[in-house]
Parts: sequence; structure tokens; C-alpha cells
Amino acid sequence: MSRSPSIPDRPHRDIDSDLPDDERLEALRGHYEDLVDVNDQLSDQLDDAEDRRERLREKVDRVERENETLKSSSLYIATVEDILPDEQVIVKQHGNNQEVLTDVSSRIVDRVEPGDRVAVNDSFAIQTVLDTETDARAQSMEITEKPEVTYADIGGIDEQVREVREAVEQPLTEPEIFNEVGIDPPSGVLLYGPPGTGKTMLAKAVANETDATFIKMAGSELVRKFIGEGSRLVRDLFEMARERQPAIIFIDEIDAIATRRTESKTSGDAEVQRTMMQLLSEMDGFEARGEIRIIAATNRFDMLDRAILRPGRFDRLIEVPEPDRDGREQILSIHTRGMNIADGVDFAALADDTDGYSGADMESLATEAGMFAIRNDRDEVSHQDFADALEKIEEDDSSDVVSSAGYFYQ
Ligand SMILES: Nc1ncnc2c1ncn2[C@@H]1O[C@H](COP(=O)(O)OP(=O)(O)OP(=O)(O)O)[C@@H](O)[C@H]1O
Repeated sequence: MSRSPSIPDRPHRDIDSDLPDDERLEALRGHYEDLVDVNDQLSDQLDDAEDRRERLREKVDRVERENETLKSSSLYIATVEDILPDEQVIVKQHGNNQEVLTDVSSRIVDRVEPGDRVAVNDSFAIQTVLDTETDARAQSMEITEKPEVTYADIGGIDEQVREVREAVEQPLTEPEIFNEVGIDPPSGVLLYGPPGTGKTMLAKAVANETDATFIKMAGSELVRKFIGEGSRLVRDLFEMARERQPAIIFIDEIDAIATRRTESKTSGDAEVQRTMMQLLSEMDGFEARGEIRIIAATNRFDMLDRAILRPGRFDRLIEVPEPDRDGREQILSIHTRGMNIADGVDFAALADDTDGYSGADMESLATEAGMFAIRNDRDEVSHQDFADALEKIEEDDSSDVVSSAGYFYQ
């Protein structure tokens, strides 16, 4: 750093008061010139100081900006695999699956356990342990170790249950059959049909039956994120499944990322397209006889990009229709299993009166009937409660019932 210039001495001149006037005047003039000279020097020094201050301020600004950038520089997500003595851990980076032995500060070491998701910096040092709140990516997935739904909870779609068991369950539980016969099981299964008909239940029930982790992601979540985030979420989804296999990946509302290509070329479309390409490439690089099965669901089969239905992708299509009369009766008896039902409740008649109702609508009917019993201070649900519930649903919610019938698929 340059040294500050020295401050000039204050000019001093002894002027003898006995001097003749003209000499004194001359001496005073000389003193005045000294003063002006010193003043000029000081003023130059002040200008220099201000210049220096300006330069320093710019430097401070620059350093502050760099500091901010450093503070906000990217961190990577990794999973802790193992904790070793001497404050060392093995982490596996997401995305590239690289395993790294890294140090962890004593501040953090007590808080990490194998399986934790952590943020690491460029040198793989653990910066933070991600809890479920900060772990936004895990947040957009619903992960259930063992869903509670079983096949016995699903009514009216026995044929679909059979097909799903064959296409998803059997490859997981009896992979040797496929090896012996020498065929690959379907890569992905697409369930399509109106809302509330049991598609999610089916996927959960297979996970339950096969002791697989159920990992659900909604297509709409994948497209709502920032640019580039959708494909990263897809990668994360498969990464999570690999970590937790056997696993069932369930992508609901697949139409959100796999709509037919339109003419428009907005950046949003491009992003959706990228997300879908990522999904397809994950599926292409997939071990068909492995421990991860993929199920997708849609209410909008008509809108789907046919590219996702090619062999090796979602190559098994299963239609899940609205329940017929017998199906509705069966679903009603499932959803009233735990209810205190009075003698004389006629499920067959209720099934007759609920044409066009989905499984979810039948569930609402049972709940609503229970509410009528409670309102009337009874602990038993009568046929009249069901009739009242039906009337109420028809009145209040007719738009919902219409919408459940108003889906499109081929
Ligand atoms: N076939 C069914 N048997 C028994 N209950 C059903 C059936 N279908 C739907 N339900 C009830 O409706 C609820 C919603 O069903 P589910 O989420 O499986 O529908 P979905 O087809 O996945 O709907 P969406 O397309 O809207 O996601 C279930 O939790 C269940 O209580």
C-alpha cells in the first residue's frame, strides 16, 4: 500500500515589526505566498486522499461481491453412506454416484447418520445436514417405506389388479421366471382412466405386497420448478429409487411432462420436453429385470406423446375405468368395513343409484352418510343417512361428479 504523503510544515516567518513598511509588506507578501503554497499542497493531498478513498471503496465493494458469491456458491447434494472414526465419513454424491471419503467438522459429526442427505461443497466437505424442510427435492417426492393399502382395499377392478400384479409384482418377486423364459418384463406400466378410480391405490398396493419402497412424484411438480430443475428431479427420483430398492416409482399426472409436442416453442415447452427426455433416458438405461418398477398414471391418455409408449418405455397399458354397478357395491362395502352400519342398509340399491360415481365418490358417500348419523346423534348409520348423503352430494357436488366423468382418454 502507498504511504501517505507527509503533511507540509506550517509556514513560519519572523517579521521584525521595526522593519520599514515596504520591507515588512514584502515579508508579509512572502509569508502569504508560503501559505498559498502550503494550501495548494494540502489541497492536492486532499484530492489524492479522496481518489484513494474512492479506489478503496470500489475494492471493498468488489470484495463484498466476491464474498457474497462465495457464500452463495453451489453446493451439491450427497447421501452419507458410512461414518468412520476420526471424524471421517463416506458420502455418495447424487447425480454421478461418486463415493468420496471426506472430513466432517466436529460441529456436524454428531448430527449425521448413514442415510442422511447432506450438502457438500466443491471439496466435498459437508456444509449442512439437510432436514426434510430444507430438502426441497425430497419434499416433492412422497416416499413411503411400506404403504398400508392392500389389494383387499381395492374394489371393482379385479382384472386391473391381476394385470398389475403380473406386470409389476411378478418381475419383483419371481424374476427367475422371466430369466427362464428369456423375456424382459414390461419396462413401465401406464395406468389410465378417470380420476379417483384407484390408480394410486393399485401402485401402493403392489409396493405393499412386494415390500418395496413407494416413491411418488406428481408430473405437475416436475414442471413447476425452475429451468433445469425438472430433469434434475427426474434424476433424483431414479437415484432415490436405486438407493432404496426394491422400489416402485409412481409418476402421477404423467401427461404434465409427456404431452404431445405442439407447434409452440416457448421456453416452458422446451423445459417440459427436457424433463420428458430425461425420464426417457433414465428408463432407457434401466435394467428391465431389476428391482425398480415404474408405474405412471394419467387421466388424459389422449394427450400423451406417443414416444413414451414405445417398447422399453411405458409398454404395458392398463385402463382403469369407472366402476360398474357391482364394482360400486364392492367399493361401498370396502369403505364401510369399519363403520357401524345398521341392518337394512341396501348397498345394492345404493350401487344402482350411483351410476357414474368413481371409487373416490363412493368413499365420499360413505363418509357423508356417517356425518348424517353423527348430526342426528346416532352411532349407527342407517339407509336413510346414505340416501340423504346421496342427495347432498348430488346437490352440492354435482360439478365434481360431472368432472370425474368429463375426462378424456381413448
Ligand atoms: N377401486 C377402488 N376401490 C376402493 N377405493 C377406491 C377405489 N378407487 C378409488 N378409491 C378411493 O378413492 C381414493 C382416491 O383414489 P386414487 O387416489 O387411487 O385414485 P386415482 O385413480 O389415482 O385418482 P387420480 O387420477 O385423481 O390421481 C382412494 O384413497 C380410495 O379411498
